[in-house]
Amino acid sequence: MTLRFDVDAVVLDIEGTTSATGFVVDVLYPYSRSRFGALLSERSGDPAVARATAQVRELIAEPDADAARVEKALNDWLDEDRKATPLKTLQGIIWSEGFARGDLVSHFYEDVVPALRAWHATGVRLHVYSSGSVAAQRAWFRSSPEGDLLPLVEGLYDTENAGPKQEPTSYGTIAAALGTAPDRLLFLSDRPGELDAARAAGWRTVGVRRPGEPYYEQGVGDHPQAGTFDEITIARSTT
Ligand SMILES: CSCCC(=O)C(=O)COP(=O)(O)O
Ligand SMILES: [Mg+2]
Repeated sequence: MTLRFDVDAVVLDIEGTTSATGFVVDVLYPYSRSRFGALLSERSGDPAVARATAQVRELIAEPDADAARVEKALNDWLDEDRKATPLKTLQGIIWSEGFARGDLVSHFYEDVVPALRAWHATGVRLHVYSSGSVAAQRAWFRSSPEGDLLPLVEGLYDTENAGPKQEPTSYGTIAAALGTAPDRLLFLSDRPGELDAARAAGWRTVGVRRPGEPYYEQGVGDHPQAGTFDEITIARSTT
């Protein structure tokens, strides 16, 4: 079945939607886990590292936590797959350097890049809203197996600049930043809680259900659903 939408912009979740959760967990998570220690001890003066470290101490309610304790908290969150903002900030620093060095190449499901190119060609604006930090998102799109996809994407939003993904206010923040009416925005995600929040903010939604992804069995509730991006047609009326 084809889903048809007349919208001005599409906002994309990454993990589970454009890209495989398995790739993130099996490739990116170990890459960051093995580098947290060096980042925390050797670059504690870097303002972004210092700020994220302070946020970790606040979240674990241990203001005096040393680098080893902070590293343990990060690794515990990785084990739980808890998408805490400072974890994502520090991962973003490590991953973006890994992508720039050529250690990492991102992953996109095969239906995604052709669809993004086709939607972009119709004049629909593409944005990303992911728990992965903006730095990570930028590197992810820049270092795809099909080359630099960043020119397709206009705006990047994360839990730092927009807020938690399961809160309707975050979607209000993004709509205001884009200067677009909520009902002209379409959010694609694999997580029902995120889709519910976007819909509560007045957005259009599609739940993307891909076999093998963590939310596949649970489903996406009563949101329109697609198995691939091929099943979604985006048009943009100019009137
Ligand atoms: C390039 S972002 C890497 C994936 C990641 O760390 C993440 O948390 C993605 O979560 P999403 O909100 O895109 O499901
Ligand atoms: Mg997701």
